[in-house]
Amino acid sequence: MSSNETPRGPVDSSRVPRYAGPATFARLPRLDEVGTADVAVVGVPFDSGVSYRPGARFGGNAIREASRLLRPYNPAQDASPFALAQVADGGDIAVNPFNINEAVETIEAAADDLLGTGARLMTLGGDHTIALPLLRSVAKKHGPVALLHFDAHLDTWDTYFGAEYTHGTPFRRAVEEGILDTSALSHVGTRGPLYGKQDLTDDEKMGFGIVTSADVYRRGADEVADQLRQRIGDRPLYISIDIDCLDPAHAPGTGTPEAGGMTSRELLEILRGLASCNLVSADVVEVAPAYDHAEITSVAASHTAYELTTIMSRQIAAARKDAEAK
Ligand SMILES: N=C(N)NCCCC(=O)O
Ligand SMILES: [Zn+2]
Ligand SMILES: [Zn+2]
Repeated sequence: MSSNETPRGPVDSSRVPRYAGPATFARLPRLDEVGTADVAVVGVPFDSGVSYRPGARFGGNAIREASRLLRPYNPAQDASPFALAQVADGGDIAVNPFNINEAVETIEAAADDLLGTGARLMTLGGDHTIALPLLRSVAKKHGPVALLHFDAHLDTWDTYFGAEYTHGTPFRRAVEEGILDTSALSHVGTRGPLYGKQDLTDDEKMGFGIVTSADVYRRGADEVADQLRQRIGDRPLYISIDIDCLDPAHAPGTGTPEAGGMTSRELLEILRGLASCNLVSADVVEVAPAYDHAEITSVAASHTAYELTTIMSRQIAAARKDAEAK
């Protein structure tokens, strides 16, 4: 979208009932209807990398369905994200469910194409395996990026059954490949049993800091966001959100649930506290609708993607304004 064009926004829910018609994220136009977008919301229906309950391949469409109720003005960030920038739904990346290596390559190539148009990505998973090819693509464009990883799990394990590409291993691979800025890596929401203490020492050696879910509860969302913001500074930032960072009460529909997690309010508040960070792309993964009830998980995921999209739209609009002033 050029600076003098008005973005095409969502279908007006006061004219067309919000439950009518096929679902796109937030009832936004499809990418092929607008040509190019500042933020492309894209689904990755892939869950061949999971170690326990499958079903995250249906996550993207469940989030789109739940997102029908999102409204165009975000009071928490005082912004109308779909008016500030063109946000559009780029549909799904068609990945091979029978060949993980090929799927990882396909995701990277599709992300390259979308980022090459100038769009930022708001990816809806899929299992956490997909973060690796997305990070590869983002790093080709921006260099090694800061990573904020919301998850019950570390996802820096080495291999499962000898497989390198799984939903428990994307961030170890990313560190090995040099695509992360190891001075600004954080897990948030970490909890639950590990294989051994070594998991933590390995993770620390890779450069990660940990904010556990209990830390969030004790210190509060604002203080946690302040600390994260200081660590990230103005580095290009990628945010990867495994919905199992939330307590199973807030996100039952996921493959590897762990008790004692964050509330959806805490997650949304931390994200809002990061609004000034240079968010270059993001994902929300691990929504497995078969284990969900009353769309609890997909509603939480849709609001999470909405906050992330709002952050990106605000930055795009601010950058455009700056460029015009020059
Ligand atoms: N990325 C997610 N959701 N889970 C990783 C858990 C890996 C394990 O089974 O130990
Ligand atoms: Zn997880
Ligand atoms: Zn994960």
